[in-house]
Amino acid sequence: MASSNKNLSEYSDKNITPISERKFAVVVSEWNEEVTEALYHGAYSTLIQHGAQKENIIRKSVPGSFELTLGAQWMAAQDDIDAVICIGCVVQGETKHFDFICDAVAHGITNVGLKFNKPVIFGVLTPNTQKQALDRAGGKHGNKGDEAAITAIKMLGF
Ligand SMILES: Nc1c(NC[C@H](O)[C@H](O)[C@H](O)CO)[nH]c(=O)[nH]c1=O
Ligand SMILES: CC(=O)[C@@H](O)COP(=O)(O)O
Repeated sequence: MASSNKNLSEYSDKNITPISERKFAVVVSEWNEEVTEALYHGAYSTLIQHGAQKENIIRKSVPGSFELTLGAQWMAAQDDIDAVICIGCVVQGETKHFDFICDAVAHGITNVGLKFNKPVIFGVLTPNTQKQALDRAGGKHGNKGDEAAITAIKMLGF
């Protein structure tokens, strides 16, 4: 279902598990900082809202979304981290660079989760325009950071 038909901040409360003792890493890309900061705050506030402790939310920054995979791996390798949330925004430009980054990050993040057998969440926007990104970072389509946090929580209740 396209985001235009589903608000990213709306979700069912099924499989919401207690997370007060859980530890989360949130890896945030610095590219498109206005968007990624909004996504981070959505994810952070959603984790807190559902009972996470501030000291159990570990934020790490990486230069761009392409580096999210390695950042996620470094955090997932830590035994005390229960889930990793990757936050990024890759905006279509004039060249095929967009395609390569998006493909690499999607596959890379997937593989980290499989390698370390823990939730590693793809909280990466891949819009065509800056407006589409802002619409999904707290705008009319909600906040993908909220969605990423809830996804991590639900996976921990699997
Ligand atoms: N154009 C965007 C990038 N590009 C940078 C790459 O992610 C990477 O840091 C670089 O290729 C060096 O490895 N990154 C984004 O997150 N968003 C973009 O729109
Ligand atoms: C996704 C990107 O790296 C992109 O923003 C770079 O822009 P361009 O393809 O015009 O070089």
